[in-house]
Amino acid sequence: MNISVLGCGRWGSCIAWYLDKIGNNVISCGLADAPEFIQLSTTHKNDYLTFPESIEVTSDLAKAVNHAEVIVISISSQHLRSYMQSIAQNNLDGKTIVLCMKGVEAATGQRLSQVVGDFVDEEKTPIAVWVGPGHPQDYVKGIPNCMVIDSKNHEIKEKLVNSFSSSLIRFYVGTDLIGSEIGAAAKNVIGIAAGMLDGFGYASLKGALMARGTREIARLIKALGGNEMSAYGLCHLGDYEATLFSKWSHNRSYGENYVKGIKFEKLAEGVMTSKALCKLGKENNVELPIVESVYSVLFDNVDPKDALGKLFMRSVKKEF
Ligand SMILES: NC(=O)C1=CN([C@@H]2O[C@H](COP(=O)(O)OP(=O)(O)OC[C@H]3O[C@@H](n4cnc5c(N)ncnc54)[C@H](OP(=O)(O)O)[C@@H]3O)[C@@H](O)[C@H]2O)C=CC1
Ligand SMILES: O=C(CO)COP(=O)(O)O
Repeated sequence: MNISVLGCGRWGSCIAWYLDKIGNNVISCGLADAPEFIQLSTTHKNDYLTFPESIEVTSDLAKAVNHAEVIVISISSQHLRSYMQSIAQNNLDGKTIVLCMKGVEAATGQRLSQVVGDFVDEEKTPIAVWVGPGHPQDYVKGIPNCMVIDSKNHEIKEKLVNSFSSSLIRFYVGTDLIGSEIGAAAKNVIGIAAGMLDGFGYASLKGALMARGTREIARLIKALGGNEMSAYGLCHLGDYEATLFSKWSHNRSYGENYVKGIKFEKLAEGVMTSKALCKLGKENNVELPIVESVYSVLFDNVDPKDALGKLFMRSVKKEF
């Protein structure tokens, strides 16, 4: 299949590497002035992997879009809308857009497939999401994992799952686009909370964080019209090891560095997603104590230990 991967950072480059490895004809496209693009286009390598010669690296967006039957996008979520303005200047009819990103637009509370839906006719340009656990550092070593592809379009998600499955990634067909997207985005916020616990030396609290984090995200997914069980699926709980426990996780590292007073410079999607989820929680009358605590620390300057103390002083609740 002819595939273009737009965005050549940590995850976009890994997706391009993977799709080439399983036999596709792949173009990797980045912004001409992005450090990740400059490194990849000049050396065919980055901090995570080496591209085979078969992957073409370009900053020519029109060329990348025209090449592709499937367009994969993997950039920072808050920039998706502005990037779509450029992508949509090309004819997208007959192409499938696959989002390999985890976030919710903070300004609108829209899921990422909804953002793309503002630019395309989904009858002609179906949209899918590809989420779940995995870091390039593990995939390039051949360590397998399971992921999920979801879409409103049944035919497309089954086709993608069948085409992209291999011994390295076992894909499942998602059945709840709302849950898959919200669950994937929300695990980054819970990941920041986990990092804060690590920073305090409270790693033993991460089991409780997993139990209560999934509950509140399940409530939100249900209120938004999704299936609450998705919070216990690959998009969310299934991604906790990669985020709440992994040394590779940017979100966990962000939280740990934050409480230690160190600035973490790499992309941690959970920061802006905490804002978006608080908005969705308010609009839908869903209590999100952990997400709101993370938000209060990051945006309202609340001391992280005070935020944790407040969580413990909440009124007594039933567990389920
Ligand atoms: N298992 C999984 O499903 C994983 C998913 N992810 C997700 O992938 C997405 C990307 O993360 P990651 O690769 O770590 O991030 P990176 O920061 O490594 O890469 C993002 C890339 O997008 C580029 N970019 C930013 N803004 C724009 C724009 N407006 N137009 C075009 N390109 C832009 C960046 O360029 P510049 O540097 O110039 O800003 C950078 O090259 C995130 O949503 C993340 O959650 C990440 C890891 C694993
Ligand atoms: O989504 C990911 C793992 O599945 C990557 O998470 P981090 O951004 O926290 O590294």
